[in-house]
Amino acid sequence: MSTHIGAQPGEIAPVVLLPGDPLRAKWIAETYLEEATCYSEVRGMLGFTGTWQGHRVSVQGSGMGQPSMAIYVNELFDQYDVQSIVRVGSCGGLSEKVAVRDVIIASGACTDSAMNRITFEGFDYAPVADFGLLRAAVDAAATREATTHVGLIFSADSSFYASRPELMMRMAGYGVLGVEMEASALYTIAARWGRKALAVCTVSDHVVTGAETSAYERERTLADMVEIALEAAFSSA
Ligand SMILES: O=P(O)(O)O[C@H]1O[C@H](CO)[C@@H](O)[C@H]1O
Ligand SMILES: O=c1cc[nH]c(=O)[nH]1
Repeated sequence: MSTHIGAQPGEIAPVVLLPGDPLRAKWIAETYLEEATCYSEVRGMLGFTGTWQGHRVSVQGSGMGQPSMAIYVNELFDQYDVQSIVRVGSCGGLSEKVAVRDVIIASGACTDSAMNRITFEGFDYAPVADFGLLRAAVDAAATREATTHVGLIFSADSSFYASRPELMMRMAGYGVLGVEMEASALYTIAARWGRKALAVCTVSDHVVTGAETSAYERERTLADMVEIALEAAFSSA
């Protein structure tokens, strides 16, 4: 097992879905995977492996924020040889073009986090999705009823209870569709390891309109996002 994941070598599949919420990981495993087994309960950050349409796949909770997510993703790449990670997260709507329950496929992710600045000693790195996964997700979304957008998101350390919401609105003015807390560092870490990553997010609330979903809905009713992620992960392989 690694420091934060209680799986033995070989227990985690090469393709991993990565929700922030460990209970969403459980719901995904129970809803989509056959013969799912729980390989880790360390810190309650649940991880499962099973099969989807005959493909071996794992689902791992990552917690909230880039430092938490980075711990799980580094261990997945380094110690379990994971090849592709698709984040399946909730996000806030920033742009007036998006509404609650819409799906955003993140082509790239801006951030206010210091993680990339520390890595690049102040230079700005541009974290982008794996193009094959991105294209496959766009194709998968085209067959579904959910309204889907492709574009930039903002991975914020200061998203909740932000003291300067006008900065988020400035982001929206520059084409940023939504705000969450993990994709930017996920894309950067995947690039560092030469692996594939994509973030597919469902708009769970809207920062401007105030529309929102319940915690129960965020945990259990994000089916379009999960199905797009699964189809993308295995059609781009
Ligand atoms: O729903 P998840 O995947 O946790 O993602 C979003 O929700 C959390 C904040 O409520 C942050 O982790 C944010 O990125
Ligand atoms: O990080 C997040 C996630 C959902 N909604 C937000 O406003 N921010």
